[in-house]
Amino acid sequence: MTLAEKNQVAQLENLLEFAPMAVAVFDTASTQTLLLNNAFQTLFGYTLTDIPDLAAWYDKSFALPEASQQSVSPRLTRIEEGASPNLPPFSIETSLGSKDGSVRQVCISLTLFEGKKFFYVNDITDHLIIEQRLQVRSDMLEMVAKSSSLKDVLTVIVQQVQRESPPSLCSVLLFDKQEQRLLLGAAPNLPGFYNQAIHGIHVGPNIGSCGAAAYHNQRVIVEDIDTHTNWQAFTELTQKAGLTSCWSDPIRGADGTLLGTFAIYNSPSPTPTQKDIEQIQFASNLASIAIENHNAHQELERRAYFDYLTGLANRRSFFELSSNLLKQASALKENCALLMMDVDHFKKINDVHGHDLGDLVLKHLAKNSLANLPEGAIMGRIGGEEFAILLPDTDRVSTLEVAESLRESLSAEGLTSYDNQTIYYTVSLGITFSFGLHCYTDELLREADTALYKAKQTGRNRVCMFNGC
Ligand SMILES: Nc1nc2c(ncn2[C@@H]2O[C@H](COP(=O)(O)OP(=O)(O)OP(=O)(O)O)[C@@H](O)[C@H]2O)c(=O)[nH]1
Repeated sequence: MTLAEKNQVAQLENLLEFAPMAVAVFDTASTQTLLLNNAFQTLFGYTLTDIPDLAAWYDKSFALPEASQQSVSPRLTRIEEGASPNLPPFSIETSLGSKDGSVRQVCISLTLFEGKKFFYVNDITDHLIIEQRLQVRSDMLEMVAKSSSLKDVLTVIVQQVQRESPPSLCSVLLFDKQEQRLLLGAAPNLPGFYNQAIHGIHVGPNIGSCGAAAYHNQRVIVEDIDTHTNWQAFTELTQKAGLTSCWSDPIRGADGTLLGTFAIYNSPSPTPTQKDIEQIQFASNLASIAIENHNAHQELERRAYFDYLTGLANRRSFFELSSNLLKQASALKENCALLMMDVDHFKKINDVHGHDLGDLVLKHLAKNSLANLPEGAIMGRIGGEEFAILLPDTDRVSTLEVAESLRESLSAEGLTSYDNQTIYYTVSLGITFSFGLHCYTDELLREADTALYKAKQTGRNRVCMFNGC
């Protein structure tokens, strides 16, 4: 080799050594490794000592469940066979394992040149992740638009994060504000017994990673579950489930309120990197859209059927429920009673104590009446301060007893106002019966209303029956 040729080879080696793409060069005859360039060593962590020849590289990098020898080797053999100095290199996409156990998605191409095999490895992991995330985002939005179940939508998000960083396992827990608990949203790959045990855990400063993340409304990183105090109470459970680490991020709504938590268990790196944080944020943001949409939907449904102030059935749903009950009762020839209840001098209560206290009276009446009604009774708010109650399968005596006990308990109890005063109020009731006949709700309501009018006319704070009952 002339000096000029030697210089050319050295220049070529230098070019390959510092090329931005990972390059591995093997001797075709001996299969010995000639070069693993800088980019290759940085990407996979392997040096010449780890990969002395082609077989060692295949063993180390291709022995993944995702890229088993069976599927990749024949394709590599094919590209080796097809490779020629005269043909453009053709490539395959696959997963390759790194020395630290992480998995990279790559595009490999091969050229043969002067008795050497040149493998060019292009790392497309980040590119694929972005593509997958865009796909997941659009799938998720489509599912939300089609009103898929919240569990299904959250499962799509969880599976994307798990796909991005094997062998991690993820869960979404939903915040139950009233009970201050976390309920299972989606955790498709965590063991069933673990999910069962976690469903309903309390929110608290030292409760696992999720209970604590929800309590502090900030990310909680537990690198070693076995030794962390937050997890002491769950050691038996986490060991049985094979869980070693858990990062949990609060999922917040657009206005910052807590909606739930997103947890990543057994992440490949013990502490989250910037990329991991971006990943958690991506998942939390998508989960937040899904949960907020679900909550808004439920709230709309609730408003369609229930009275916003008292939580009782509203006029429309009282009519629906009572019509069904009246139909069933007439088929069985059972007697139903319909009661109308109205707060006495409610205008005066509002005028003297204010509208807010008036509202409090209505809530108090609803809550206490429900507690005193027999099983199977239906109660609804059908007007401002007017309530209707349907008692199935009843008779005159027991209905009177129910009505009198409602009237007495409400007037006796009184309620505590915002400024700690005890306010007393009374109610009047009118009653009518279906006598096992086929009756419509509105006709029974008219009769009960007539009886109620009589109760008002004859002094209020009393119960009256419709004529002939
Ligand atoms: N605080 C409050 N008041 C309401 C609500 N809906 C209706 N009202 C009030 O209820 C009052 C009903 O007054 P009236 O129909 O004159 O009856 P009343 O004062 O109870 O008198 P009697 O029924 O004859 O004993 C009105 O002042 C309404 O403004 C509500 O949701 N909250």
